[in-house]
Amino acid sequence: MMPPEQDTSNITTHNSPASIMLTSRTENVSVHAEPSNVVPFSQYPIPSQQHQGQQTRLRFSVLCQPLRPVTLKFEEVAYSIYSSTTTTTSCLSLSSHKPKPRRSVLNGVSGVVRPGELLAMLGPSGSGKTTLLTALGGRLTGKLSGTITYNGRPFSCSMKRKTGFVAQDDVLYPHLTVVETLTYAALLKLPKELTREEKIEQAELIIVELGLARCRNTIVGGPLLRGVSGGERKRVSIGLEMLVNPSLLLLDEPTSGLDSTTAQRIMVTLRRLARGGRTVITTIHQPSSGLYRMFDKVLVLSEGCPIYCGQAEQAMEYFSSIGFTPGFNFLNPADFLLDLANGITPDEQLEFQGSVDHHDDQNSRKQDLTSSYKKNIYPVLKADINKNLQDSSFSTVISSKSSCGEVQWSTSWWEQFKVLLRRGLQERKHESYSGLRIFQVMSVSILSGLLWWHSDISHIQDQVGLLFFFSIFWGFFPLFNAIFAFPQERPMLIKERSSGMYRLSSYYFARTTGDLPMELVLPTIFVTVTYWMGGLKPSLVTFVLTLLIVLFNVLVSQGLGLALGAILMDVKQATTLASVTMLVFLLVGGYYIQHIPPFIAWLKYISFSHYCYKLLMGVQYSVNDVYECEIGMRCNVTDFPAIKCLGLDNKWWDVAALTIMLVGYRLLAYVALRIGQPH
Ligand SMILES: Nc1ncnc2c1ncn2[C@@H]1O[C@H](COP(=O)(O)OP(=O)(O)OP(=O)(O)O)[C@@H](O)[C@H]1O
Repeated sequence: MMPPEQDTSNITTHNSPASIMLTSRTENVSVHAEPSNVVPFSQYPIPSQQHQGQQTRLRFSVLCQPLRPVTLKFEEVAYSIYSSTTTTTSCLSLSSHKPKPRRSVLNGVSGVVRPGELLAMLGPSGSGKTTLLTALGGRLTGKLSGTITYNGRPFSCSMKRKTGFVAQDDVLYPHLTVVETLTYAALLKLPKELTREEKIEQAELIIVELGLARCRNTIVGGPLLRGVSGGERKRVSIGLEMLVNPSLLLLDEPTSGLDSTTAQRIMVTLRRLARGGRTVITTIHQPSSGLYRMFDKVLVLSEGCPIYCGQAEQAMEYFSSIGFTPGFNFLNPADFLLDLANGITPDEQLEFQGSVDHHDDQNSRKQDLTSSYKKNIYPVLKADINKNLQDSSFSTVISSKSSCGEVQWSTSWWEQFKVLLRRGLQERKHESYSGLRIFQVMSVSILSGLLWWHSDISHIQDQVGLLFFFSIFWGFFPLFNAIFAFPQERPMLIKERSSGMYRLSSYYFARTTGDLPMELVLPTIFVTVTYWMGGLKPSLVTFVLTLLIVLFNVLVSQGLGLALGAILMDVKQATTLASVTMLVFLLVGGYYIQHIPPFIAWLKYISFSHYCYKLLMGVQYSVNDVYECEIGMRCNVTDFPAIKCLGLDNKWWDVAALTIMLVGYRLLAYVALRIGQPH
C-alpha cells in the first residue's frame, strides 16, 4: 500500500464563515489553484469575537473548525455497464457498431484536484460527468477500474465522513421548513461532543452563511408542493453537506434549472468553500462565461473520454495550439468546449444549423481530440499525479464501494431514534392526521353500526358477520397504509445512510413507532362506535378484549405491509401482492367457506385474519351461551356451524400465532431493508 502523500495530508487549515459568505459577483477571480489558495483562518474576523456578551463557543461555526485537506488524484478511470449493443468501445474507436456485452461509460479519465481548487466537469449530456462524480465520491458500484486516491489512499470510511455529496436531484422532506431540515440534520450529523443547543446553533449559522435567512421558516416543498425556490432548495442541499465541514465536496449540476444570478451566487459560494481549504468538484451543464471564469480547473468529457483536463484559463490556448480556434463570434469558452466535445468546430457552427449529416466528421474530430489529449495532456497529468508519490507502484482495480466495518456514529442510538421520531412525526403529520382518513374510518364505522344496529345473539349469523368484518377491515386498512412507508422514503434513506447519518435500526424503530399513534387511534374509534351500535355483548371486559384483539391484528397487518414494501420497494408491485394475499386471507378466514378441502386447508394457518376472527368469537361467546336456532328452540352457540367449525378453545395458540407473525413480519421488513441499504 502506498503511504499518504506528504504534500497536503498533514496540513491543517482553517476557514471562517466569512470565507463562505456570499460576496459580490464582480470579485477578482484567482485562477491559480495551488494549495496557496487556501485562505488562512487568521485573515478573517471570527463572528464569536464580534458578538460581545454571547456565548463564545456557540458562535463558532463548524466551518471554522480545522479540516484535513484532501488531494484527490484519479488516473485512467474506466467504467462500463452491461449493454446488448454499443457504439463506444474505446476512446480511439468511437464508431464501432459491433454488439458487445458491455458498454463503456468512462474511459481513461485522469486528473488531480488539490485543496483550495474548484474543478468543473463539462461535457454534453450523457458524456459521463455524473458517473465520474459518483465514482470520485466512492458511491459507484459495478465495474470500475483505474486508480482513485485521496491523499494517496483509497476511499475509506474516514474519507466518507469527510466527503459531502450533493446529488443532482434534491432529496429533501417537502413538508419540513428550511430551519427544521437543517436542524434535524445537525442533530443527527454533528458529534456528540456538541450539546443540543450548539448543534441547533450550527444549523442557524449555516442558514445565515448560505443566505437562507429570508426563507428559514418556509417549507422546502417538492414537485407537487410549492415551497422555497429552486436555488434556495439547492442551497439547503449544500447546507446539509456543509454541516459536517467536508474536506471534499462533490456536486452534481448544482446550477441546473436556475437563473444566471442564482447560479452565479451558488458558484461564488462554492469557490469560497474551496478557498477555505476544501477540494470542490462540480459537474455543470452549460456555464455562462461569468461562471466559467470562477473555475480553477476544467475537465471536458466527450462520450466518456477526456479531451481536456487542466487549468480553466489555459483551455482555449491548448485547443488553439492543436488547431481549434474559436470563431469571430466567440463569447463563452464553455460553449466552445462543449461544441468541441460534441465534435463540432467553430467554422461549422453556422452551417451546422439544420444540417444532420455530419456524424462521421464529428466522430473523427472527437477521435482527433482524444488522441491529442493522450499525446499532449495525459503525460503532463501523469507527471502531476505521480508527483510526491513515494510508492508509485500502487495501482489497483478500484472497489469504490468499500465496506465500512465498525462505523463511528456521531450520536447515540437513543438520540438518533428521538430525532428521527420527531422529524418523522413532523413530516408526516399532515398525512397521519388527515381529515380524509378520519372521515373514511368514521363513515365506515357509523355505516356498519347502523347496518348491524342492535343485533343480538338471536341474530348470531349477523353478529358473527360483524366480527369477521372487524378482522378483515382492520387487516386491509393498515396493510395498505404501511406498504407505502419504505418505498416512499427510499431515496432519503439511501442518501442519509450513504453519508453514515444514522443506524438503520434507529430509523426503522422511529419510522414504525411514529406511525403507531394514528394506526391505533383509528381502530379504537371504529371499534368503540361499531361495537356498541352493533349490539355486541354489553360487557366492558368483552369490549376491551375485542378492542385489544383488533389492535393486535392491526399491528400484525401493518407488519406485513411494511415487509412487502421493504422487500419489493415498489408500491405497485407491493399493493398487487397485498391484495392477492388479503383476498386469500379473506376466503380462508373461516367465514365464507367452512369446509375447505384438506389439501388447501393449511392456508388458513398463515392467515392472521383467521386467528383474529377466531379470537373475536372466543371472547364474544362462551360455551354456555345459547341462541334461538329455531322458533321456540334454544341451541348452544358451539352448535352454530361457523363457531362449531372454528371452536372457541385454544385461544392462547391463536395469540401465539399472531405474536409470531407480529415479530416475524417486522423482522422480515428490517432484514429486507438492511439487505437493500448501504452498511
Ligand atoms: N447504471 C446505469 N445504467 C444504465 N446506463 C447508465 C448507468 N450509469 C450510466 N449510464 C449511462 O452512461 C452514460 C453517462 O451517464 P451520466 O449520467 O454520467 O451522464 P452525464 O454526463 O452526467 O449526463 P447529464 O448531463 O445528462 O446528466 C449515459 O448514457 C447513461 O445512460
